[in-house]
Amino acid sequence: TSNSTKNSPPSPPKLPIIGNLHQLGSSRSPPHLALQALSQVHGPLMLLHFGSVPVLVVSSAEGAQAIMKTHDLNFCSRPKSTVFAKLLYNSNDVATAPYGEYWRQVKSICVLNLLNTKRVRSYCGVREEETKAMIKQIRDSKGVVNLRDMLMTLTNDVVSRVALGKSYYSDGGFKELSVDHTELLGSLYIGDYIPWLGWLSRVTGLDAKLDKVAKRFDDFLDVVIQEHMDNTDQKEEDQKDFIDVLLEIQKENSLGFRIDRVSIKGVVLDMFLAGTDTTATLLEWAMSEIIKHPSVMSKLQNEVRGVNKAEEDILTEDDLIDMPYLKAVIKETLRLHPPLTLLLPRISTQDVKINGYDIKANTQVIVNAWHIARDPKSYDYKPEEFEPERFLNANSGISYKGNDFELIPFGAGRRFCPGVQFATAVNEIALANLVHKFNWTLPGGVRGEDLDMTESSGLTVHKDDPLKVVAIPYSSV
Ligand code: HEM
Repeated sequence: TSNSTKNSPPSPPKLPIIGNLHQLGSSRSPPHLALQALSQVHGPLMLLHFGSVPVLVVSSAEGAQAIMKTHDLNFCSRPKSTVFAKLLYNSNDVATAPYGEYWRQVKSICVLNLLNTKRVRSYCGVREEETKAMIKQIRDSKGVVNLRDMLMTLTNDVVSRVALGKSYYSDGGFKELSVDHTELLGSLYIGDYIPWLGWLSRVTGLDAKLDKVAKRFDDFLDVVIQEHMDNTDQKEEDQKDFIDVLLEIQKENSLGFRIDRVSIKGVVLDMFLAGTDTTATLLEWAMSEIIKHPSVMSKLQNEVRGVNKAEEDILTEDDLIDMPYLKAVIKETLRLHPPLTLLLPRISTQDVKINGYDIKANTQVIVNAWHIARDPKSYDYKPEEFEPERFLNANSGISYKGNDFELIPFGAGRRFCPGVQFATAVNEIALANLVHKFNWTLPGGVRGEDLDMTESSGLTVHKDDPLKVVAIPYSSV
């Protein structure tokens, strides 16, 4: 079936039954690259079909603005997905809940109670301690370091302590569970696009895997919540973790609506899914780019090493306030390597006209944020190159807070990421200390400029090969 009209956006030719699914890339060419290539032929607004589902692909800053600002209300719901439903409490979380009263309530809890400026600041001690632990671990490991592993441990330990009260990452299989969960989130559930092929997910074992991982995570969260309920110790406001805050909201019914246990688990699960892999991936890309660009490395080291510290002391968050180059390096990494290259999918709720094209209700929308940030129309100066200076000069006015559509790694509009401050705080302290405490080389005498930057497929786009490095301790005093 097709719901194209004569006024629909341009579409590449499609095959019977699968539509354009075969054009979505391969392990060698992830979807954001395949969609970029298609949009260069068919334009910045194009209509694809994934099986029977119409999908609008947006590849320009103007198009993104039309979707996430001008018509945000029409496009701020999420499509139904069996994978999300199975893994995320039937989408009773924040990130995948359809637009409506439930989403408004849980999103407001995230924005106002869990991820507000004051609470994010209150976790400064956790970030500093975990960064210090990472630096020590790197210093203690002789030889080649798998930096991806170190960064995944850092972000999971931070989120785990903040959300659950203590670090579970390295305990009893939680790491494997978390990795399986994140990987499964990116799986293609063919029955969502070609309903009569739904049985394939049973035969391939995908259904069973989803159910098993969801159950294990649910059992784990039940235990942690019960421990919190059994613990009657009074905690100071700045000692509370997310489960403490959520249980308090539930008990006091203070927001004028009830949240139940499923909602608490859904919200907490989102913090792991949205806040660990994304941040670790961003940091791995940042380190890869600066190792590849020695001049950026030395400028950044000059800036952060302006603060003297004894070997055992790390740079604290107070030390980072006046570090414009550090912030420009992070912004440039978010530009070239947005961890969620295609953001999270949206769906239209009503028929609407965009740039003269008719977009029907129930059209899914993918915004290629990766492509937009490399588009010469967005950045006229060497858009494909890693040049943090652009954000100190010509493009200094551009921010990633959802108002400048040429840089939308955290999305925009009603669905904007509520974790941006949390992520920025982790990114800054981790990166500053990594370059402050060590000089970096690649193993086997490989030159920085030869580092392979091939991208992986998946919901979060990593460097395909984990970054392996040799860290040479540096002391500024
Ligand atoms: C570098 C790190 C991160 C990146 C690149 C990122 C990116 C994104 C993007 C692209 C979206 C979808 C926005 C849209 O649809 O317009 C999103 C949503 C979300 N993010 Fe983040 N995020 C990051 C870190 C975090 C952290 C640390 C947390 C929480 C601790 C978090 C929590 C969420 C939640 C709850 C949503 C769902 C919002 C909604 O649907 O209304 N994120 N994020």
